[in-house]
Amino acid sequence: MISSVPQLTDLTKPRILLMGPRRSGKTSILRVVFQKMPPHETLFLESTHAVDIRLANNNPFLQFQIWDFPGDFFFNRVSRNGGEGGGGGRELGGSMTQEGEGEGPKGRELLDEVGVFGAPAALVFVLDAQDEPYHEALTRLVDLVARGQSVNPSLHVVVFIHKVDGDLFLSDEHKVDCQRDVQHRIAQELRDASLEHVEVSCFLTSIYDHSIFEAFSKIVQRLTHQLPVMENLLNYLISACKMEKSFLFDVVSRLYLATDSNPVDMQTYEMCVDMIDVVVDVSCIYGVKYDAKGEAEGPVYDSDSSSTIHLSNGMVLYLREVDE
Ligand SMILES: Nc1nc2c(ncn2[C@@H]2O[C@H](COP(=O)(O)OP(=O)(O)OP(=O)(O)O)[C@@H](O)[C@H]2O)c(=O)[nH]1
Repeated sequence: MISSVPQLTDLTKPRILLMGPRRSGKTSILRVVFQKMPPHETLFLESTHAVDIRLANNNPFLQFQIWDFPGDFFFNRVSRNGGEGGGGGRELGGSMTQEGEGEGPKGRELLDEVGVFGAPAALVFVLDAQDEPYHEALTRLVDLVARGQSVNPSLHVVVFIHKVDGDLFLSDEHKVDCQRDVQHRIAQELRDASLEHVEVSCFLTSIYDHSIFEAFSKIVQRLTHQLPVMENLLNYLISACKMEKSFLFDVVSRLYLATDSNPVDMQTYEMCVDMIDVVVDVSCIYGVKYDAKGEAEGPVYDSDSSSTIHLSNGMVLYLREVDE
């Protein structure tokens, strides 16, 4: 369930701030992950002209705001007390769209660093891997990190090395080389800006496979206070039930909210997502009803060795037995 957010002042929900150059894929990610848009339909998306804020509210553990920034967003030069702030750059951002309403004067607010970073947040910088050289984009990233850190030292910084698909990225080796190169350059730029203490996580992503869901899952987990407890519970579960791996999924978005401490491999994750799709499809045909939030009515247990348990609030627990 994703809806527009009526005001900027809601500090109770953590924020995921999607930033990065124009056409790098920010809106596509939002649409594919949270609004089930088929990836090829993103080809027809128009550029974002004002900050678009949405609320993801699928279940008690998945509640956050997603801010989609225009590629050429600059912080407003007018500071909170009304004077000239240290923002620099053109005054571009500062308006907020609401679904179906466009930018009405009611939605307008000045967006300075405090307005953007002054709450628990993850900065997700989307870098188009097919758009080398990245120099300009990385300079922009470091500028954002510096601004974010000055307001919110616990800001999570994540870089999506995005669009690693198609003919350009056929081999895994090429992807790994690209990631290594970008990480190296980011570290260098951060050192030059005396920001080497900032931890930046990089993910290779594409909307054409599950990588974007895996990466987004990790971000959501970082913003979830209950994560250590959930991980512990899943650890107990797999050891008590002799399971190989367990995930706690949000059915609607297919993001996993927690997993046990065994390593995650992409194939298992993909298999689980496919299985959820099958279970949802079959359940729809054979009588388990789902409401608009994807919640099953009552718990359902499969007798198969790979079991799926529907919990309340649209989450699914996936269990896989250890092969004897
Ligand atoms: N090959 C490939 N193309 C992608 C991917 N993600 C997005 N795109 C394409 O990139 C183009 C730009 O996507 P948008 O989502 O509009 O980019 P944006 O960053 O929101 O752009 P602005 O609003 O201008 O800042 C579209 O044609 C998408 O189809 C991806 O993972 N792989």
